[in-house]
Amino acid sequence: MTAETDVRSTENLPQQILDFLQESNEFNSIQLAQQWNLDHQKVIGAIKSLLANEGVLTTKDVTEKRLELTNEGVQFANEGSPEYLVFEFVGTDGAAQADIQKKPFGKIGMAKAMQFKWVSVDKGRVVRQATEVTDSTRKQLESLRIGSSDVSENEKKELKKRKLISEVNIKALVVSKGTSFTTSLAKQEADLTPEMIASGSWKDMQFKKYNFDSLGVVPSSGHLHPLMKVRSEFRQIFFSMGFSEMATNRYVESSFWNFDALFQPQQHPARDAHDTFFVSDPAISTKFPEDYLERVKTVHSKGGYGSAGYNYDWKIEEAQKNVLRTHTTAVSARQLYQLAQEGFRPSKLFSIDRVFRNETLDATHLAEFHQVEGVIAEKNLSLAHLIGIFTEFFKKLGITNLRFKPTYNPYTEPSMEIFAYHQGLTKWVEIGNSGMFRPEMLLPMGLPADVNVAGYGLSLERPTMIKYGINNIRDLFGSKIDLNVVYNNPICRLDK
Ligand SMILES: N[C@@H](Cc1ccccc1)C(=O)O
Repeated sequence: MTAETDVRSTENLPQQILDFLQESNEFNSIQLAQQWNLDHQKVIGAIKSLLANEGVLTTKDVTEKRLELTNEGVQFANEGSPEYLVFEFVGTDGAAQADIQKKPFGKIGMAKAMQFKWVSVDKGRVVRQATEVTDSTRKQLESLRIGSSDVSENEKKELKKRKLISEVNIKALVVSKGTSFTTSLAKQEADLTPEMIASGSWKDMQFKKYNFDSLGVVPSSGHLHPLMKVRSEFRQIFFSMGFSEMATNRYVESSFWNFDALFQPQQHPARDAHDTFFVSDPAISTKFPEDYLERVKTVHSKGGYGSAGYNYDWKIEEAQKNVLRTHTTAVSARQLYQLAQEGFRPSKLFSIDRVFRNETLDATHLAEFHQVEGVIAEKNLSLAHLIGIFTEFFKKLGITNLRFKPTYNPYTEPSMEIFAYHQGLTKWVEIGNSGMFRPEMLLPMGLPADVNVAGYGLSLERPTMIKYGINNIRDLFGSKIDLNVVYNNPICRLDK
């Protein structure tokens, strides 16, 4: 096991390879790696870098079989074979067979040590039969590990049978001199500099080829934007309460789903261009479920389902107008309609995504923000359940001091705003809006009359500002965001 090893430094490996090839005319990358005691991949890397110089090398792909130690083989090479460990354990005094069996090496070790006649058993006691033994299994494994050839074919066969080594195929290169072989390569420039361009010297220079296969530098750690961080917390809370996520993949929505389906009259001030962004291209949507559209039209203009309606002339043109969705309740409306079509089943749904409002921008208002929306559809559901859900939901967020205030939404009755006490600001702040969806909205969809649906909407930005002590919403969202907020906030760091 005293094979000569020539430990090369990997510095300037390409040059060393050229010099070696000058003498030897041809070599196999695996054999060279073994001879120089280098990682094979390093040698391959150096050869590949030389291939960037046309004609210097010729290479041929070959597949070589090589013996590698299995995990168990590595363990035996490091710690000794089980049979040897048994022999050692037995010692000159002998040992109880039961004690040996308890050892991790006991079972296999006993069998082998008996087979080799190193030990024998007499009435449950194991004694040495040989005075001195050599752990040749370990020696052979150690030899094979460093690629030495002093292990016989029979020994290899035995090691394979014991699953201590296995044959693996390794892709190697047979390298010979190319048509323009040289040992003195022109220096290759990595960068084209302004000076080279100005002097024209670039014309005589050789440039390094781009290596499109090289991997990028691994960043030391990643960062989550505070908003995304809080979003993932909200998602986890919803999941832990048994909610499933709704698909929110559209920002452009028809007025029909954003307003009409939600029993929001066409003259409602929220539909004004001062509050809503209308989309000019495509300006209208035309595909709606026909029967449902008729029922929505009727309930708005004439009433029905126990409601007097709004008693006005409902116009399809108004419903067709495309808008940037003003709330994620448009997503909920589509989903509830879908649920009615599929046949009602109790459901808890949520969505978190962007919404858009034509607001005057200030420290707490942006024209786009995120909404966190929850919907619960179930029989015999009341406002009391909704309050219960909030108490649980906000407890998970760390907010326990809640107050509720009656409010008005065209699509819910009763409706309530949710307030939380903000310690820092020493006041109650509104954190969301909610309610029980109206029959005028649910029944035209085809949901059964005894099904109640509770819903709520929160802003994602507000709780994030409260949690992270951010005073201006523009520090949190939009083009002016200071990345240092993200980098320096330890809560945003995603350690590896
Ligand atoms: N859509 C409401 C929130 C809400 C959702 C569901 C039911 C009731 C209210 C808003 O934007 O404020």
